[in-house]
Amino acid sequence: MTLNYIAGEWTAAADAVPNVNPSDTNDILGDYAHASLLDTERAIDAASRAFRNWSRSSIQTRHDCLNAIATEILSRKEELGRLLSREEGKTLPEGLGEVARAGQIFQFFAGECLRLAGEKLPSVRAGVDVEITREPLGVIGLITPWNFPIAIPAWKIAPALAYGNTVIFKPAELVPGSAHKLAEIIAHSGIPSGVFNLVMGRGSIIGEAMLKSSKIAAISFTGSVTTGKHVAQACTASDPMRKVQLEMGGKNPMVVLDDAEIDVAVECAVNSSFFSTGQRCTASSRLIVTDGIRDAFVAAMTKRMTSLVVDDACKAGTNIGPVVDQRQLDQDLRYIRLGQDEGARLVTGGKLLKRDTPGFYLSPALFTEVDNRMRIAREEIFGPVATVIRAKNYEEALEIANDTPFGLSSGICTTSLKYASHFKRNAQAGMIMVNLPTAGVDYHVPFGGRKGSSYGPREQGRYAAEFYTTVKTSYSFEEIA
Ligand SMILES: NC(=O)C1=CN([C@@H]2O[C@H](COP(=O)(O)OP(=O)(O)OC[C@H]3O[C@@H](n4cnc5c(N)ncnc54)[C@H](OP(=O)(O)O)[C@@H]3O)[C@@H](O)[C@H]2O)C=CC1
Ligand SMILES: O=C(O)CCC(=O)C(=O)O
Repeated sequence: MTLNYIAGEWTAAADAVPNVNPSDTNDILGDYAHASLLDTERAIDAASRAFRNWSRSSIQTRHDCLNAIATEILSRKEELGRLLSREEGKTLPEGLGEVARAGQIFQFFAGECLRLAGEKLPSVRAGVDVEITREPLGVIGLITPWNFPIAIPAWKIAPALAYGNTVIFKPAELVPGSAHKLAEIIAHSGIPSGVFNLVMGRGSIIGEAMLKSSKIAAISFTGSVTTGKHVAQACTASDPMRKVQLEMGGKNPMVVLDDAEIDVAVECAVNSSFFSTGQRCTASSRLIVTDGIRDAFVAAMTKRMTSLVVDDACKAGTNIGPVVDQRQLDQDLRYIRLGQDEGARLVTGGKLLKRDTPGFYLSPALFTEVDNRMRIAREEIFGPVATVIRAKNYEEALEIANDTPFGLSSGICTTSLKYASHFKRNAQAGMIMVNLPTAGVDYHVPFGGRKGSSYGPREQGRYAAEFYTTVKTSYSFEEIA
């Protein structure tokens, strides 16, 4: 059985659950410890005690730890990528890509340790100096989802540590394997005891304990809107209120205009809607297509979709792995039935598939005759299900694209500079993609959205400092000779 990592020790837990491969439910990756309330409290205490020294450690020390983590992740990419694909179900190239991204994120934040800067300014008062500095917050609770088992933890853990905070990391229950490996790597990077703690198990137990603890200064969360709102309420209801950062769902549009290169549009749509089994908050599930290209686009999409191989995530040649588990598969199937009940036309896919091994295989689904008011066009499905929505022209397409409770990512396929520029200025989302998939972002620039998708400061890149530090303004008076 694997263990939790608390106060610098690998700690046994009373409970453990099997980690099941969604490509082959007979394949159990191992039994993973479930932390108890007491374990969680011990981890929080340890992180709290470790904060004083870590927050005062030299930036060289922090750089060296993060750099060691990055180097080891990158050197073990094959092993970690295979494990990730086995436990989450994204294809092996996607798994390997995600591990590389995690390594690069640690590399980036190792560099950020050395680039921490403040400002020294003149005051409006004679003889007074003003300094603006950034300080760490304290213990940070990190609650992560299952769909990016190593990259999302990396983009929360790395900045938290880089800026001098200590960490309680609670991964999603479905993907403890990648979290455990990451913790092993962090544990022997030179990070002092208590600075980083891994507590695996249920959100309803560990997550709740983190939300209740007054020793946790801030929570960074990625997951569903429902849980996100609950996290935010708990953070603002506590005394004192705690800082909170939420990354939640998306219902991301991809506009395809008459003048688009059809091959580019189809590849962007297939990638956005179906890769990683549609289980990305940046996935596009609303393809908003103008009248002149609509029929050709649907025909080309349908043809391209029949060539997509849905199979075991680790098999060579697989384009789309399984859905992550039975619960998510049931949700996908419920929405597919709902779409039909709402009057949309299922052009292709949406069927359970049998493969050599028992797994959660679903063929990618494409709906047409979709109205943007339908529930399948408004609610996040989080599966390989895309809808095609007609628009008369660019103006109407933009209006439909913005007509959503979410605002994470928004894409357009066009050869027109005029429309591309207008879309970049007027699409209501945190990330805009022109002739690119809505998903698949760089690791060194801000990530996040608007409206129901995100709350609080951005993640990733230099902007991560806004969440993981607090700003101090110091005034000093020196008598002028
Ligand atoms: N925006 C995104 O990136 C993601 C969106 N989703 C959306 O959410 C839906 C459901 O997925 P699900 O995994 O259940 O998402 P959740 O929001 O429930 O899970 C995200 C994280 O929050 C934890 N959590 C759950 N309950 C609590 C709680 N009361 N207090 C603190 N933490 C808690 C989970 O723990 P645990 O799972 O271990 O119990 C997990 O680590 C998906 O179908 C999809 O629509 C899901 C994942 C990512
Ligand atoms: O699209 C990406 O690269 C990142 C997506 C993501 O972070 C998510 O789905 O939670």
